Amino acid sequence: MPVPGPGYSITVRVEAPPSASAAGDLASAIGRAGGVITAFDVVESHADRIVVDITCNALSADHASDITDRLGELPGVKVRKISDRTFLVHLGGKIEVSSRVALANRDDLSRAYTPGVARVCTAIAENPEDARRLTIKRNSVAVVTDGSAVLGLGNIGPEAALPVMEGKAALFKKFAGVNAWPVCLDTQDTEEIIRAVELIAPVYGGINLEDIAAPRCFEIEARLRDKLNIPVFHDDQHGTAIVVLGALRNALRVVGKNIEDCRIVVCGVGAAGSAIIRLLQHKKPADIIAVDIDGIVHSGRGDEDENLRSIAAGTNVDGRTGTLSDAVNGADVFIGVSAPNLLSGDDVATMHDDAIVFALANPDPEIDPLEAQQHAKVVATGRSDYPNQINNVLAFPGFFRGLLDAHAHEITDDMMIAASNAIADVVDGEERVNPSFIVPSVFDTTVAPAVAEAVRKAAIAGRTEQPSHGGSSMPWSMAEDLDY
Ligand SMILES: NC(=O)c1ccc[n+]([C@@H]2O[C@H](COP(=O)([O-])OP(=O)(O)OC[C@H]3O[C@@H](n4cnc5c(N)ncnc54)[C@H](O)[C@@H]3O)[C@@H](O)[C@H]2O)c1
Ligand SMILES: O=C(O)C[C@H](O)C(=O)O
Repeated sequence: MPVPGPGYSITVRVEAPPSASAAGDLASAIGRAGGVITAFDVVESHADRIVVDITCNALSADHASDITDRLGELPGVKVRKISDRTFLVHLGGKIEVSSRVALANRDDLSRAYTPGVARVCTAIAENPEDARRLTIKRNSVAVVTDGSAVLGLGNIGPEAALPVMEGKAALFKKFAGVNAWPVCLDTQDTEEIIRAVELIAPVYGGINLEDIAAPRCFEIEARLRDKLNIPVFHDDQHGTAIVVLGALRNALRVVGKNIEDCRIVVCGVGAAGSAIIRLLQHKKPADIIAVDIDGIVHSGRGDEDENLRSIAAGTNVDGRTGTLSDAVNGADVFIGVSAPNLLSGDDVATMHDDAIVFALANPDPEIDPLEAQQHAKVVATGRSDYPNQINNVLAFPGFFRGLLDAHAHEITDDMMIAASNAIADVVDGEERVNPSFIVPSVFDTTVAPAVAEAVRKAAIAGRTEQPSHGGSSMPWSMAEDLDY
């Protein structure tokens, strides 16, 4: 059952009679309309009227307008203004650039800008590696999208994708001190996207691909990894897989099962599902059954898509065929990254004892978590209004912090597994794991540093050559770590 939430929060400014019952009448009208009041402020008081700002949560934009209509119907009440608080937050965008250096006088200017800056440019021209130490490159990530697979909204284009990318950039900064910048490309052509990212790469220490549709996203990521000497990460794939793997480790602990004994159904074999399957394979479950819109993925299906063929080859050891219901019958774990309302309570009832259900489709999961809960021992969703919220924000800020700190040039599966263990470890321990607590809160500020440290260590451990400072013409004392 959806509940009114802050995503549909409005502030309504109304004029009302100055009677003793006015506040109660307004509040009751909102309550009757199903809204939830979160603030009530009298902003003006006159002999003949009061002016009140009422803030309340609604279920949807239509519900919000229904609530304001009900207020307007009260005797003597006039609705003056309605503000949608979500839109208010977005006015003028959510992020900005600020200077890290003083620019108060000519002296400052001569060092931060011309003529002083020329010596720094020359140093970098002589030794391009110095760009990491003397520019924003060291702490900057491009959040790159073509706007083709944005949230559950689909192909809405680059401008419409920008609020999501700004949001990601804000989260990068908040949780890991990383300066991320949205790069929304006005093309959905694979070659153009690859070339565009190649051309902007000099500015950044890492590339975070975001909301680029499958299967194009797989080729773009693979080819950029080959071409660039900075790490390239597709958040929808790997961010999701890292968090899911960590959550699954703790869920299995709750139910007392070993992954080697478990049959895992992954519903959705797009960006998220494919990456989840590939990371899960490192943990050697008894079997993985992949299911997409055409049913169980198996080698006899004749899929032409290269990704699906490779998933078919590495999963479904018994060559099962059929529907999602056939797949979940007798399975230990269901992981959904597909579409809303595909799984029924009856399906979950056919799963093995102490079933685990991760219904992660956003905004509406594969099954209502309350229904799943009746038959499963552990349930997780992508939603913020239910325990065990699985969201990439647990992974990507810390992951890039670790990559940037290690001056990593590539991303390995070892780093991703280390990150997923770090997320699980934040919860696991001191007997804190339970069916409603398998992943840390998205606001747990210890997660990003733990993930960063795990990734940094994995990057250094996997390195064949140590980074060299060779050729730098920069004074050595300046070359060492800076705080962000
Ligand atoms: N909670 C999270 O952290 C999180 C992270 C990533 C993705 N997601 C959600 O997972 C879903 C998939 O994301 P994606 O980026 O992988 O999308 P995608 O478009 O790349 O893949 C979607 C997959 O779902 C399958 N599918 C669609 N309808 C289906 C049906 N009726 N039955 C079975 N399979 C069906 C498709 O065949 C495809 O394999 C979205 O709802 C997204 O919001 C959630
Ligand atoms: O990126 C997110 O935070 C959400 C997730 O990737 C989704 O597609 O629903």
